[in-house]
Amino acid sequence: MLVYGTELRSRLLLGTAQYPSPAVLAEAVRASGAEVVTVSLRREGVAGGGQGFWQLVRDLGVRVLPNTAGCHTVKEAVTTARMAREVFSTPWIKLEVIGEDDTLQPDVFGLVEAARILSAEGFQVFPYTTDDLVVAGRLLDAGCQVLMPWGAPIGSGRGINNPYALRSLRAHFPNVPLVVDAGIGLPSHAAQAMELGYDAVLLNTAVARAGDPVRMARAMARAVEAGRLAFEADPMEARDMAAPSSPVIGMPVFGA
Ligand SMILES: CC(=O)[C@@H](O)[C@H](O)COP(=O)(O)O
Repeated sequence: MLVYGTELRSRLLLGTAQYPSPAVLAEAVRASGAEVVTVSLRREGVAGGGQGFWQLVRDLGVRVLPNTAGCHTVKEAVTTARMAREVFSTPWIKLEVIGEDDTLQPDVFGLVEAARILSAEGFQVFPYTTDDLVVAGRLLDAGCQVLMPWGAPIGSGRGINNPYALRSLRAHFPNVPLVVDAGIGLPSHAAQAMELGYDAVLLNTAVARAGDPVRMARAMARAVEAGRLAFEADPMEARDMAAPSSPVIGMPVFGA
C-alpha cells in the first residue's frame, strides 16, 4: 500500500493500548508483522510514564502513527497533533475528533475542519471517519490522501456493521487508500474488510484484549493477508441457486 508516498508491505496497522504488559505489546507487534503502530499522545502522556513507553515503541523499529484519541473538539485535536509532530518528528497524524461518547462516533464536521487546518500546516492526515460517502469526499477536499472509515464502534469487536456502505466507499474512491479502522473483533472480520478491496486494516482491542495477544496478532496478520489474496484472486459471485460443481455426463462405471 502506498500512502503519502510511503510504501507499506504489511496491510495490518496495530494500536498499542490496553496490552497486559509492555513485553506482550512488543511481542504482539513483532508477531503481527505490522510496520505501523498508532500511539495515543494523550493516553501515554509524559505524566503517565510516557517516555519509557515511547522508547519501547521506538525500539520496535516500526513507523509511529500518533493519534488524537480522546479529543472531542477541533482545538484539542489540532493542539494534540502539533504536540505529536514535535514528540515523534513525523507529519503523520491519525485524526480522531470524537462526537459521541457511547459509540465514540467521529464528529465528522469537526473532523473535516481539523483535517483542513492540519493539512494546510503540512500534516499528512489519516482521518478516523464514519462510512459516509459525502464526508469522505469532504475529507479528500480538505487534503487527506487516505481515509479510515470505521467497521464498527471502537472497542466493540462487532466487525463490519455496514458492508454495503464500505463497498460503496470502495467503489466511489477506487484510487484512494482505504483502511478499515475500529470495531474489528475477529480475524474473519479483518479478512472481510480486505475481501471488500480495502487496502489495510487498523485494529487494537481485538489483539490487546485477547487471552493470548501474541497468537491473535499472528492470526490477524494471516487473515489480512488471506483477505487481500482473495480480493486479488477475483472471487466468484454468490448466487441464489445451486450450480453443480461436478459434471454429470453419462453413467459412472464402477469396476468390471
Ligand atoms: C488505537 C486506535 O487508534 C483505536 O482508536 C482504533 O480505532 C482501533 O479500534 P479497535 O480497538 O476497535 O480496533
